[in-house]
Amino acid sequence: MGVSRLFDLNKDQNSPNRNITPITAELDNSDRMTVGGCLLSDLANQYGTPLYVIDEASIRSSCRAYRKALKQSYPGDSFVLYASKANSSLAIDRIVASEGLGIDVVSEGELITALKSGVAGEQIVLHGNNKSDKELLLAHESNATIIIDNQHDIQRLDKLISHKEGSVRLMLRFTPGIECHTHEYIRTGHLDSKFGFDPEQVSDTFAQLKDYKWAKLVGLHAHIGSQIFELSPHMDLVEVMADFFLRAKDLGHPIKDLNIGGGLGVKYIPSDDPPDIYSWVETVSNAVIKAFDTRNIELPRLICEPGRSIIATAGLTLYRIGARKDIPGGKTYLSIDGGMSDNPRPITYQSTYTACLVDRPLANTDQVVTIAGKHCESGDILLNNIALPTASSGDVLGVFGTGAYNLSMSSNYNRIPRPASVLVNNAQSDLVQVRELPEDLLRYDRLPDRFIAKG
Ligand SMILES: Cc1ncc(COP(=O)(O)O)c(C=O)c1O
Ligand SMILES: N[C@@H](CCCC[NH3+])C(=O)O
Repeated sequence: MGVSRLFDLNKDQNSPNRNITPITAELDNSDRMTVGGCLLSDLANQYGTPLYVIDEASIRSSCRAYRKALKQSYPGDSFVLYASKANSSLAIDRIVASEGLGIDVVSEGELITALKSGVAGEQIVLHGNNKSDKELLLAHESNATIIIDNQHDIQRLDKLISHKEGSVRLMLRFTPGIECHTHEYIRTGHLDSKFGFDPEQVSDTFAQLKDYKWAKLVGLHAHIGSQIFELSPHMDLVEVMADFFLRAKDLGHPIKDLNIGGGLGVKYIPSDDPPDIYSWVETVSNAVIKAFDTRNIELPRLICEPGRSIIATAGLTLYRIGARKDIPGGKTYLSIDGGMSDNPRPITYQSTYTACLVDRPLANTDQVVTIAGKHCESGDILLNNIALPTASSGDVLGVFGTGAYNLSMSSNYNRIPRPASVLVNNAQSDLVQVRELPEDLLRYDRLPDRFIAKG
């Protein structure tokens, strides 16, 4: 039927979002696949499956691409924040921070992780459309910037910190009314989105913020969505943002930061063709330069918040193939030892992936199979109708592009423990998240005393 196309693809070392596999993916002398110098089937044997594998070099390469591209194409100050919702852990926050990125967090958990990984509060921004008092206070105490999303944020902050010394740096998030081609669940720029102030409320909010001595408005924020392949929506976004930036200045806020969010897409399957990081950055930089020149305003500090394009293609998941079902005249199912609990994206967004048998990635593909998860849901299908070499129970399947929004969106559905996560680099592997055990799940259960027989 053919040969796996994974290795036919030109690897773009500078922009990992354009590769399906991590940039260090290679074949050993026996044509088995390695990543970060580690043989994938050895990792499966050593750490068990399912296993998230993350390639450190790919993450670093994406971080460097964003920073280098901004240096090349934008004459003003700039800053890159890693959207840690994509994959938040001590090790990953530490890696991206060591590359000079800040961290975007949306919860107490992500905030604590960033702080504990050693990131300075000044390098963190807190998002959220319903922040708790605890989140707001912790962000304030750690000197993070808070993105105000609605009036609730302003009222809570006034209550919590107006009696304290000093001020808090704020960016105001608004919905820019820009649509983009991506799944409706991950579009955020349209006017009826739950995120941010409506454009009609922005000017009044600028005026209102002048009344609070604790409020220091430093910038504007908008984010239009995720897994975007077009460049024009971000160009349109910059125009809308520049108008509001000017308005804020006219109303007496000396703001400097223009945070255009994240959203650059990645390649999950061979037909995906996202722009590379350099083109994306150059396009938004030129749009900002033009928009600010036209309005005769000093260039802002340009901030972007990529998540997926930093880490999706740095990751893959290893599974072991188990049961096989051949339906006479119909599909062949191969079942794996994970599924929608470790990767909920196919069932949530009908997302597509590429996979191969990691010890035979170049073998002739002679069957079309559907890869089924082990959960009690018919929709728990990770890949539909993919060509593979004949596979046997015990073979290790690698599913690529799972570095973003997999572990971070995982669940314990069917009381299935979360997989371990291992970081690979220069032929070394390090466990960065320990595999959960069924007993771990019981830790949170309580049997009411009255259920326990007395005497
Ligand atoms: C506010 C905000 N910033 C940044 C991101 C990161 O987006 P992406 O992973 O598409 O780069 C998201 C997620 O879509 C987001 O909601
Ligand atoms: N969770 C989404 C991305 C949404 C990002 C958050 N605004 C995905 O897996 O594609």
